[in-house]
Amino acid sequence: MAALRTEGLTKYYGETRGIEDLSFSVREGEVFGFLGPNGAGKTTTIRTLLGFQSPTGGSATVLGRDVTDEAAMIDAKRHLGYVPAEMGFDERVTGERFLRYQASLKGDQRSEELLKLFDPPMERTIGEYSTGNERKLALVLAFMHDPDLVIMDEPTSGLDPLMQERFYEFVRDEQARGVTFFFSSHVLSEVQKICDRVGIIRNGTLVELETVETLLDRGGKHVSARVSESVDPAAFVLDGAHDVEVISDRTPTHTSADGGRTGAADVEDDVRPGSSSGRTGTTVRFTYTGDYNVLLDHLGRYDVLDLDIGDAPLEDVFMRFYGETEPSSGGEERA
Ligand SMILES: Nc1ncnc2c1ncn2[C@@H]1O[C@H](COP(=O)(O)OP(=O)(O)OP(=O)(O)O)[C@@H](O)[C@H]1O
Repeated sequence: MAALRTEGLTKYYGETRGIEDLSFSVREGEVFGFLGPNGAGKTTTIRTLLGFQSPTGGSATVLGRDVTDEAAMIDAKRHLGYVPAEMGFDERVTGERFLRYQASLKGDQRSEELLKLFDPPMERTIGEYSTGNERKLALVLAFMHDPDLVIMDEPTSGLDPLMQERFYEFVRDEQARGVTFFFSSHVLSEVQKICDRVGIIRNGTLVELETVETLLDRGGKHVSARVSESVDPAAFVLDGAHDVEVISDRTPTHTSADGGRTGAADVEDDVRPGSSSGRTGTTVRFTYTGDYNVLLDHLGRYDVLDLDIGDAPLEDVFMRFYGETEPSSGGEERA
């Protein structure tokens, strides 16, 4: 059974489109990342999945329950954890008191362990909490009843890097125990680290649904080759080479494959810093999605001083889906 499934899920706020015709499912035990720019429809999806608002079209189930069935959703919530984007805590109560209140509503199987891990200041009133501390408390609350599925809206926003890492490790451990995750994020490195699959939403519709591995494969490789001779950028207009950049050690000019001057390097006639051989040369950088043998053949024509080939970051893949201009957060009107 899918932990979560949507079929043509649609939500309009009056004339404004929140989401349109979303169909996807999240398997049990999967970590699914939901990506999209501001106003794409992530929060709308999450709030509709939790039954906080009714869809205007399509359907969705969470842990097998129809999200529009109130009684079924109350039952589902015993097995469901939720980390909202904004907590909306009562600022006058202490963390401890709020936790006890939540425990009385939904049970508490593991707050002791979670408090040790995330360590929010429980004796302080929530009004005194920093954003990061609010988020830590939200994580304790989301997991204290040992849910099977956890839905999270930007779970790491406000957490310091150490706490973020602790959270990623926690998610991996929970996944190993069979917990399913569905969460929205802007942070591509975290998606790359912990997600099995990614859905990309833009203007309320799903534009991509893939494993992280496939997305990275499609993103190609970042190639940086330092060669001893000067290079004509046009020579690197190979099938599958994108954004070719040529940086000469001796000429303080970055040249793109279209011959355009794209910026000035801060190096005059010296060997560039980071040059491993001590010899002057030219660095060619590009993203490559073509045949590896063609690339190796081509590089073989040069005297290669240094070579670095690695996965293109998810950011590049993401940018290809979004293009140069991000849609505005103003939303779109029904046609
Ligand atoms: N309560 C509401 N009333 C009217 N329009 C809304 C409401 N909530 C969201 N919208 C609109 O629906 C669209 C999707 O918004 P949503 O908040 O779901 O995006 P998001 O992807 O979560 O964005 P962000 O990353 O900025 O949180 C936007 O155009 C937004 O203006």
